[in-house]
Amino acid sequence: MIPHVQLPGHVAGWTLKEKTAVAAEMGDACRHEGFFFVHDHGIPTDLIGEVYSETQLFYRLPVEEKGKYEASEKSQFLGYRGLGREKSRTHSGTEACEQYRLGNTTHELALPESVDFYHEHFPKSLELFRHLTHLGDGILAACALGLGLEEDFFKGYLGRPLHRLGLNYYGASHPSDVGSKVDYAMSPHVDLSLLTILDQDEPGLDVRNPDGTWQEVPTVPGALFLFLADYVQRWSNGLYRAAPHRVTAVRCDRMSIQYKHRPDYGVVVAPLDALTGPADPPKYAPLNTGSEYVAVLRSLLGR
Ligand SMILES: O=C(O)CCC(=O)C(=O)O
Ligand SMILES: [Fe+2]
Repeated sequence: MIPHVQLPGHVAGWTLKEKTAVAAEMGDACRHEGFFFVHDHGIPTDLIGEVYSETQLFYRLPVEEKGKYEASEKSQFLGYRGLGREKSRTHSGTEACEQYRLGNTTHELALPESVDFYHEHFPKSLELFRHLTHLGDGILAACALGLGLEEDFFKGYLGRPLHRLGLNYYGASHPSDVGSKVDYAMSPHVDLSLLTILDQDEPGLDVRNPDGTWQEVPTVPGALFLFLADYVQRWSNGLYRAAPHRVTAVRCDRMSIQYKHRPDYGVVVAPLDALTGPADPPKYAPLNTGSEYVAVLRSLLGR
């Protein structure tokens, strides 16, 4: 069973009282599953439809046109990852989908000549990105409250946040396991983010339950799917669970939108003193959101 959480409408209007209520509503799911549907988020459904439309238009472009936007270290990994471009973290093949990333850049790394260039096909996606950034901030404030911290606890780590919006396309004609024998289109992983907010136009996403079994995530009209990721699990010393997930081999064309709510470049994430002690020693090593992110992206996209 996937938990369902009612939100009090669009995040722009949430008071401390409402954030506290959200923290209470989602607390069990954060501690146990690490994933849940959110309802009444107030983000217009039409906008999500428009994002799918512009995503589809982009993926229909000729390969050489899409290739102009190729994601690389020079683009701070914004842009296009063609079929067969992203290596799997778990097998010797590549992920069986095309991907695109929009988002912010950091001055800590070489800047792309024009960020707008990477965003030019996606005006509606950028609009959605802004809504999801606010929703991510609201959910994170609720997470802080749920962990017994101040609502602004994480704010100091999100001054110039490197949030990402991913737009994935899994074609029914794409091999399910480019160069490998596995039966999924995206290998099991935990996201390198605080939390991820996802929408899919067709089922295909699986999440791993605390008992190790996998369950399919259905499409629920009007609801968004939310899961916690590495940084929240690490900061909370495992009090809140990061949800491993994967995408199964698709039977029909499928698109997904995943928004990854991330801190600044170069933040060190380690179990918080307030949540560790002699009885609860740190379960996770410190992780740097700059160098480790770049290292992972380099290994996934390296030639
Ligand atoms: O396509 C999906 O549903 C999930 C994609 C995903 O997990 C990711 O891009 O991190
Ligand atoms: Fe993911």
